[in-house]
Amino acid sequence: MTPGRLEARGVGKSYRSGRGGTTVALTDLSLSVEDGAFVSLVGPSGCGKSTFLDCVAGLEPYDTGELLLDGRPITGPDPRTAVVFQDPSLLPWRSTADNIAYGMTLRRKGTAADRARKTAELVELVGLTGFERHYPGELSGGMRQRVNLARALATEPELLLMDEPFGALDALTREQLQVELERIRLAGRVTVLFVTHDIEEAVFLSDRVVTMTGRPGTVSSVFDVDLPRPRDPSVKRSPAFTALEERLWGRLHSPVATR
Ligand SMILES: Nc1ncnc2c1ncn2[C@@H]1O[C@H](COP(=O)(O)OP(=O)(O)OP(=O)(O)O)[C@@H](O)[C@H]1O
Repeated sequence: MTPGRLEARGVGKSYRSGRGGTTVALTDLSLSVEDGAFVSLVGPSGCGKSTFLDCVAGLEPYDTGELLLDGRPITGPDPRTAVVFQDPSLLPWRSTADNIAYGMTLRRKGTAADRARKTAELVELVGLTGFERHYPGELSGGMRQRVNLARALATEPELLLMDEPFGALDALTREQLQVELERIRLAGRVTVLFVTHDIEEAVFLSDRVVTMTGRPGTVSSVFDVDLPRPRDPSVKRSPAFTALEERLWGRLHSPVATR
């Protein structure tokens, strides 16, 4: 995987509501995510995090500003980008292996043998060895999200967009998946933009955490996370970690951030 570089310059986005009104979701949002970086977006509910991610994914058009992936404007869904949502929405009639391979098959990536080899590698990478032939209904929520992650990685994206991917999981599974994502990313080098409500999760995973204001959302501040990698959950109890968490919490609860 070659990591991609994302650049947002003054992005604005409004929705038209059913009753003829307009909701301004984003205003003048600028940020850059350099090749191979892991950047999290945190902010109050409804501030436009998912909207921004959808615009970057090319799933929603934006009204103003520029969104560039490797210097080229994002005008729609792009094969260089993969998205992981909170709901894995796997194909229920396909096994773990077939769900993972599905995107590769659709895009006719490599030969059938190449795809089988890649699928086996990914099954191992996300810790699902032994569950290759299980169907989604036979997997736990955490396992389904692992399949979802492997499915996204199978397309060898430059940019991985993750919208609250672990939000529906219990605390223990969530932590396990955070550790796995840290490991997977270090093994594969992909640029990640990650949306979460969870400050601890954002600090644990990120090189940088970007806080957003209340709606209409824009960047309120950027925090560098200088904790060494690979990170182990025990880092969450370190003074450097908790100090950063507190600064972020303070920022998100300041009058400017909530507006
Ligand atoms: N498809 C849509 N049509 C109309 N309005 C929308 C649409 N999607 C989002 N909005 C509005 O845009 C604003 C931003 O929503 P968005 O889901 O991006 O926020 P968020 O920060 O991801 O929220 P949360 O943290 O609660 O998931 C909200 O006011 C929401 O009502």
